[in-house]
Amino acid sequence: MTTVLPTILKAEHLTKTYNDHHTPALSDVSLTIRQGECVGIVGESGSGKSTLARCLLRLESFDQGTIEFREQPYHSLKGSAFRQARQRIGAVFQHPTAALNPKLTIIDSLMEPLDLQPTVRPSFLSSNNYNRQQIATQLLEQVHLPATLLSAYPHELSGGQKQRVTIARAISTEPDLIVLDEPTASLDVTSQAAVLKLLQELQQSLHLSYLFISHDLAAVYQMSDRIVVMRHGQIVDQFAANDLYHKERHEYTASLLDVFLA
Ligand SMILES: Nc1ncnc2c1ncn2[C@@H]1O[C@H](COP(=O)(O)OP(=O)(O)OP(=O)(O)O)[C@@H](O)[C@H]1O
Repeated sequence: MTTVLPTILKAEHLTKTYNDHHTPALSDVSLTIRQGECVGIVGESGSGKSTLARCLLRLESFDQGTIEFREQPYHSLKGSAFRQARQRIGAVFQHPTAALNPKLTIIDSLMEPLDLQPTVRPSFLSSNNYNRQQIATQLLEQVHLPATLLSAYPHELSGGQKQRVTIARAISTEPDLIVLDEPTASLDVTSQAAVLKLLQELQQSLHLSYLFISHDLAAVYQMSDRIVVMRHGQIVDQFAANDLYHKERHEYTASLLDVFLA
């Protein structure tokens, strides 16, 4: 008997057209992410991947559709109820430099979410009684960075180190889901591989679900349980990652695969 894992996020019929556009950036997009699952999204530039990510994070409004998070309405939440739900959804974007305030030390950037909610302490820390420095040190340990970086400024870190800091910050509120929008696209090849490995490790140890968006089909294939293909604001194909080569694919997926295998 196959166990059906609980649904973490369910978006139905999301539709969005930006003000100055005639064609929708998202058109009737429905997506489910289950506990512990990594759903990968691929698609050419402009296919709506980042718009979908921002709508799910509620950084962007949408015209139609609904979002449930942990089987509760999420799209309509307001005030503290929204903030409470939102802290269970982490986000990591393409450019870590833009995500970290250049004027803040690493400890201050890292601790921003927890400083706003002093009662929230991730259960994966080995004690509840640690002070700020000790909590930040443990968060950095989770992403294999030394505590010596806590007093540094972002410009003193490499791109890969900065992205690890944004990942540490994303896990600090103990999310169920992390939306990863091109998390390795700005990194060199070695750092890309190391960050993907770290994300896989954290997914296992913290039982995370991921929405993993990338142009890079190889990275999506490596990370994902299920792959969703977007084109012109719509989902045109979706399948288990291990079915990628085994079944006849939508012609657009086949064309992406041709590029991937070339
Ligand atoms: N803030 C915005 N204002 C107006 N139009 C936007 C905005 N963001 C995206 N768009 C438009 O929405 C469509 C989808 O863009 P989106 O960035 O979601 O695609 P994408 O698949 O993430 O592309 P990329 O891989 O290049 O990041 C495009 O036509 C884009 O020009």
